[in-house]
Amino acid sequence: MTEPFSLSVNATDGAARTGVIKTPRGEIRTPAFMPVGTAGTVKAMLPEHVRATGADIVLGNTYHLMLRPTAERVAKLGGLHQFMNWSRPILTDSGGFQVMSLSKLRKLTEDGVSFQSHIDGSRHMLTPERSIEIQCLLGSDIQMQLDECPAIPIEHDKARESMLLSARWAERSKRAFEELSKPGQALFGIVQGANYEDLRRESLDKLIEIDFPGYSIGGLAVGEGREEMFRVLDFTCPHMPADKPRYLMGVGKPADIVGAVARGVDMFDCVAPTRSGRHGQAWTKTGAINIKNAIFAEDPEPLDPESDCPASRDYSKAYLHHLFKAGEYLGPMLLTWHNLQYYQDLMSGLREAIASARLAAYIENFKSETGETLV
Ligand SMILES: CNc1nc2cc3c(=O)[nH]c(N)nc3c(CCN)c2[nH]1
Repeated sequence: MTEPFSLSVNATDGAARTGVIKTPRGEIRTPAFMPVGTAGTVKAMLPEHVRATGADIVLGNTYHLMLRPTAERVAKLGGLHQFMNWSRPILTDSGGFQVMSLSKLRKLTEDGVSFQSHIDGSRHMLTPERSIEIQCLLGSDIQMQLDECPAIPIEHDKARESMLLSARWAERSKRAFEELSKPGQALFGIVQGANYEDLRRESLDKLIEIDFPGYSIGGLAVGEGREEMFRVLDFTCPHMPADKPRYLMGVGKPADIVGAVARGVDMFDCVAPTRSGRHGQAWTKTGAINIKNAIFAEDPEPLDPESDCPASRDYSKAYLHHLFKAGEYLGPMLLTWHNLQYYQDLMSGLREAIASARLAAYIENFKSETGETLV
């Protein structure tokens, strides 16, 4: 019998929770960080090394994969897990956010969003139904409704209009999902409402009415700043079902994640560790450094000598500095690997701190070691 999708919370510490999401393809320890594998690859990483960092789940993107190589071709080749050689859970985003941030000549209507591919200019249409069809063709374990993510600031009535559209798309996404999905797969509703408490509440009430096995918090990490993001979490998380996963989309820097975990968020995804790794930024226990800085040119120490991760332990900063200066592929590969390990160590540290009811001490230590204020 396929394990149904479920979250079991093992411990709480204030608003924070730690637990396990069971899926047919494996368990996800929460709080969880999901490396972004947009076009069917976590850039510059072998899947076995992504797993070695401790990742239980990776993220894929409907927008990119529908354009290239197309969802139909991935399905013909056995689905995304087989295609990218990752047998564990995959979460896919629904495409709306990427259409608005990447495509050209977009037209948003009640039915969906039509757009021109940023790759070859071909025209496409994403509706709630088509997005679910694509995510099912990919074989995604955790799927997202099609939604609209407005910018912040936005006037209240425009934010409500957008939130109500996303709520209607939530309904349509669920109906399509019920038709097309396989047992054990899950569809998350996405809470919108910008930074308005009444709209966030109205969005959540509508989604709970429709009923989902998990809820994403959308519409944040769009330039509102950490303090405003935390303020929205403060009035949104407490009203989210306590027994279902809460996924804060697109977040974030380490300090964002620490603050959001303390407010009750369970799942995260962000391009920060991979994208910044490719450009020479490395996170360390005492904060972020840029390896291209001349001060590292003769630094014989690795990024983290105590780490189990080869990228963190077996290569000097001088060597990494050289690789980036020389434009060698190995530079971005090693720094990506190191950053993903740093993020997974952060998540396991948070999980252990919550399990032993010492999250406050963990956060104080994080603040003093990194110099982060966490607002
Ligand atoms: C980087 N900041 C950020 N904010 C997001 C909001 C949404 C959002 O409101 N909806 C959806 N579907 N995705 C979002 C994403 C993409 C997550 N991989 C976001 N990323």
